[in-house]
Amino acid sequence: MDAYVALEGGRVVEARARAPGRTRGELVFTTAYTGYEESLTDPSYEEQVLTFSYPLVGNYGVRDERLESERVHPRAVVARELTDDVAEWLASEDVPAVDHLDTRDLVTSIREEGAMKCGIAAGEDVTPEDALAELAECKGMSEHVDIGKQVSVDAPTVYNADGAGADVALVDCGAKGSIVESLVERDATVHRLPYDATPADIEAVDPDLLFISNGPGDPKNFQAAQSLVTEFAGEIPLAGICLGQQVIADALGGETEKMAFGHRGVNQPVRDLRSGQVVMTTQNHGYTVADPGPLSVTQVNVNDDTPEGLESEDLGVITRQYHPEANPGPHDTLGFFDDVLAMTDVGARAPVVAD
Ligand SMILES: NC(=O)CC[C@H](N)C(=O)O
Repeated sequence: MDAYVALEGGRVVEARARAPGRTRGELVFTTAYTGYEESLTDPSYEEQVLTFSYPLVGNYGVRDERLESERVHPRAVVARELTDDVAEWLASEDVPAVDHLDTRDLVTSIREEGAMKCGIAAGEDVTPEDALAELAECKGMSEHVDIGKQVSVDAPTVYNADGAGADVALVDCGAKGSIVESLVERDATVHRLPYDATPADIEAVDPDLLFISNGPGDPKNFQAAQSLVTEFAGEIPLAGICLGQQVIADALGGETEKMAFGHRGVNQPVRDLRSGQVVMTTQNHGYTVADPGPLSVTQVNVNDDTPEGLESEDLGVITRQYHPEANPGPHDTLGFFDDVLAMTDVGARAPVVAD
């Protein structure tokens, strides 16, 4: 064996190196059995080490058009078996990867003990001590206080400038490409702004909708975005996905907290409390809203009752904890984008999906 995974508490697991390197991060797992390219390029995984519970990852190759951002975000990847396609991609991105270990045992440990710090050493001549040395340097997620800077655009970027639909100010806290696409498909003009955009930056755009994106880490580390919510709530309709829901709830007087091991997968059941309907959703989060403040909980997770949708008609707010836009799906909840655009004066436009 030429790789080691050191777990918080000191246990070291042997593995096979598939992409070399040494690194550290918060060890989490996803139960997704499809969408590995999308997960690996989801900026919300920044500073984490992603374990796939599904035993074979990479069986349909790697295609650029499926990527959610310009690079791989988890610091390392752990799986039972990685195909050569994925291993070579991760090696080319300098992201260490390991396989041939008992991921069922690893996932059970994370479920019992919670998401934990880990250190990884993979490649020729590495030792268990190398992995332990990485573990010793590992920070907790909430300690990455400026994580937004690592994942956001540096300067404003405009998509579909001539769109006939709403002008959306998308605060990029680590936004997935699919969020931009879902808005552009509805002919919105998307003004993608850095995570630390100021109220003056928003006023310069004069948007019909303020949209806080998904993103990595602790929502309390996105104070600039929280200030925008406080400043514009009640004046501009507000929408948020995942970290966006957490930032909006926290800013409006609610509270967020860390979950034990979070929700990561593509078949998380969500119940809409008004219709009683249950839909399947894609999720990736380790924090949750503990107190929604002035917002009403409109959707809950069927497994643990955590809030999946928050709304306020008075303030003009609709948020989701899951990822309605997630590719390759399920797409049961894409109507979220129509609902948030319907809050604007311009209104929603029927989606046009490019070939
Ligand atoms: N996908 C996301 O936006 C994740 C939100 C937040 N970083 C969490 O882990 O809960």
